[in-house]
Amino acid sequence: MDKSDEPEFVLRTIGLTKQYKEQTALRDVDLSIRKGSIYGFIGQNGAGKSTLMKIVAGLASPTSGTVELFGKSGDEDVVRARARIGMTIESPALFPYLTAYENMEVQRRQKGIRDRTAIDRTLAIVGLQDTGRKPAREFSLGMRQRLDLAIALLGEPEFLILDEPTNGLDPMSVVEMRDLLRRLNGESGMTVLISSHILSELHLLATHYGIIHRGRLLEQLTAQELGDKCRQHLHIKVDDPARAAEVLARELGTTEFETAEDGSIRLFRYTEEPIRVSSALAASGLGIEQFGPMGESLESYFVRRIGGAAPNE
Ligand SMILES: Nc1ncnc2c1ncn2[C@@H]1O[C@H](COP(=O)(O)OP(=O)(O)OP(=O)(O)O)[C@@H](O)[C@H]1O
Repeated sequence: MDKSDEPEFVLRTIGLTKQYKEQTALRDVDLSIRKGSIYGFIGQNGAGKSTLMKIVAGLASPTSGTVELFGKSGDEDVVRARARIGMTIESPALFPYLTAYENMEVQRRQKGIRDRTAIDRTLAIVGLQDTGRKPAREFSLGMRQRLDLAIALLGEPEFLILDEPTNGLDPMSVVEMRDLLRRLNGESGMTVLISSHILSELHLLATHYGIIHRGRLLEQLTAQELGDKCRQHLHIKVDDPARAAEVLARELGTTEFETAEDGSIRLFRYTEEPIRVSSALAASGLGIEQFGPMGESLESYFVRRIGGAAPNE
């Protein structure tokens, strides 16, 4: 296929809904994952992340709505397109008495991959090349997660789907997993969909985020947009925003601010010297209606966005 014909999105879901008897796991979800991105899929336990991933992987079928993979949505095309995906959702249980290599060999045969050298190559990518005769049952949790990842990477997928790969890992292993995924994405342009219930765990990794709560996709945003929203600033509301802008530029020598449609100003400088700002505004005769520090942690943004609700369990 000509490069220019390649679709912009690796995955799109349109109006995806999944109803289990009593439980609506997904409600009208329109999600889109751009080629080459690392999409962080954030939601509390039970929010619907695994359900969406299972539907994409063909392990569950939607009640209604469409899945479009690599630009194709016909049933047969989607089945064919799934061969281009690697995933760790409901990943096959590892055989506890087999080594990393032997576990990979089982999967290689199952996937019909001819090239035996793919095993050593893939084990090296995840750093498990030197585990020798050690059976999987003696692996640490981090090693097991990496073996799951190696299995997903067999066959060099273009799109990798990982369901909570850092769940239960210690902070060091989380960092290692992050570096590994960043490398895979950077070196081969592999698109990654990764779920987590901890937003800050995906920070520094994800290029895009989707926030899901009680089956609804509340928001999709880029890492840059999220960073902007959480950026520390002074929130200023005065009776004459245009004149306040002049004061900031003239008296305080800064243009690092934005004026919103409602006239409120986000000033990104002087967050440590608020009194200098309020004094300059007041000295120019401006009436100050609101004034204060703003900006929040990623985690508090997430909690606020989902309305501080309890997990959907
Ligand atoms: N096979 C099933 N039968 C009935 N209900 C289900 C089934 N699978 C999931 N659910 C329900 O659907 C909702 C979404 O579950 P899902 O596993 O997709 O959430 P999640 O965001 O992946 O959470 P977790 O991280 O806990 O797996 C939950 O309320 C769950 O109880």
